[in-house]
Amino acid sequence: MLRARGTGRRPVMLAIAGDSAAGKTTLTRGLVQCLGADRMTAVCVDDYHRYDRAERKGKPFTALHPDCNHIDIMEQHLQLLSMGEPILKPVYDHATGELVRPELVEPRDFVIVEGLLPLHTRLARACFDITVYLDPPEILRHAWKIRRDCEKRGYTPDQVRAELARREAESAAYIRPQRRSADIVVRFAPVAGRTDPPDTPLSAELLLRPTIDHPELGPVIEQAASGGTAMHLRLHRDTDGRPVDALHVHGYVSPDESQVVKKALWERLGARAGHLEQDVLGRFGEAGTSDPLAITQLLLLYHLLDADQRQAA
Ligand SMILES: Nc1ncnc2c1ncn2[C@@H]1O[C@H](COP(=O)(O)OP(=O)(O)OP(=O)(O)O)[C@@H](O)[C@H]1O
Ligand SMILES: O=C(CO)[C@H](O)[C@H](O)COP(=O)(O)O
Repeated sequence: MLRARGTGRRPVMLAIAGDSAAGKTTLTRGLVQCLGADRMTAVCVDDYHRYDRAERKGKPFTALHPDCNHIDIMEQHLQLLSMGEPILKPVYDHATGELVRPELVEPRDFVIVEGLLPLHTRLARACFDITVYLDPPEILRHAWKIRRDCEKRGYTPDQVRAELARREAESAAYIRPQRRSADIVVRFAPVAGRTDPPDTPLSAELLLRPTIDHPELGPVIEQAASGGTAMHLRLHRDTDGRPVDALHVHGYVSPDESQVVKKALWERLGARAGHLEQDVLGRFGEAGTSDPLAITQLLLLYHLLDADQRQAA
C-alpha cells in the first residue's frame, strides 16, 4: 500500500542509527514483520557506501567516515522518501563487499531508515518524525560484530578485531555523536552485579527524551512491577545534565510482569493494532526471544502509529 501521491499525506519516517552490529537490523526486522511489509519500507543507508570493500582497502579512512559515503545522495533520497516519492537506491552487498545493481524503493505508510550515519547531517535529521540511537556497551557490540562478520561476511576473528581498532577514532568522531540527536536512546545490556542464568535476555534501558510525546508509562509500570524491581521508570541526568525519563526493563522480568506492560501498550495502540502480528516482536538471532526487546519494539510501534494518526487528523 503506497502513500497516495497528492493526498497531502506523507510516510512516517523512523531513523535507527548506531555503530556496526549495534542491533539495528534486529530491532527493524520485528517492526517490519509486525506492521507488515505492505505498510512498511525498510532502507539501510550503508547502501550509500562510496567504495566497495576492495577499493576501501587503499583509502585512509573506513566505512564509518562520511567521505566514504554518498551523504549528499542519501540526504536527497531521504527528502524524496519523506515526501512520498520513490528513489533508485544504490545497493551494497554485505556478503561480498560489492556495490551491485541499484533498486527502486517506493515508500509505504511507514519508512524505517537504519544504518551507520542516518542522523549525521541536519538535512538528514530533518527528514525524520522519530529518531532512535542504539547504544549497546562496546564490549557486547564487539562480540556481536565478531560473531556476525565471521559467520556471514567471511572474516576471521582477528580481522574483525583489527578493523574495530582501525574504526575506533571514526566511530567516536562520526557515529557516537548521533546519540545526541535521538528522541530515544536504547541500550541492551546485562544488569551489573547479577548472576542470572546464561539464557536470560539482555535488559533494555531506554532514555525517553522530551523531543517527542511519549505515552504515560508510570502507572502501567507500577501496576506490572507491584513493588518489584524488574521494571522501573526513573529520572536520569542526560549527557547535557538535563533530566530525562529512563525506562528499564530487566532481562529477568517475569512473563507475567512483562505481559501487563505489553498488554497496556497494545491497548494504547487501540483499534489500529487490530491487524498487527504480535508474536514476531522480541525475536533475535536464529531462535532467541526477549521481552525487553519486544517492549522496546512496542514503544516504537506506538510512536509510528501515533505519528501516522496525527498526520491523518
Ligand atoms: N537485543 C538483543 N539481544 C540479543 N542479541 C542481539 C540483540 N540485538 C542484536 N543482537 C545480536 O547482535 C548481532 C548484530 O545485530 P544486527 O545484525 O541487528 O546489528 P546491525 O546494527 O544491524 O549491524 P550492521 O549495521 O553492522 O549490519 C546479531 O547477531 C543479533 O542477534
Ligand atoms: O559497518 C558496517 C555496517 O554493517 C560494515 O562493516 C560496513 O558497511 C562495511 O562493510 P564491510 O567492510 O564488512 O564490507
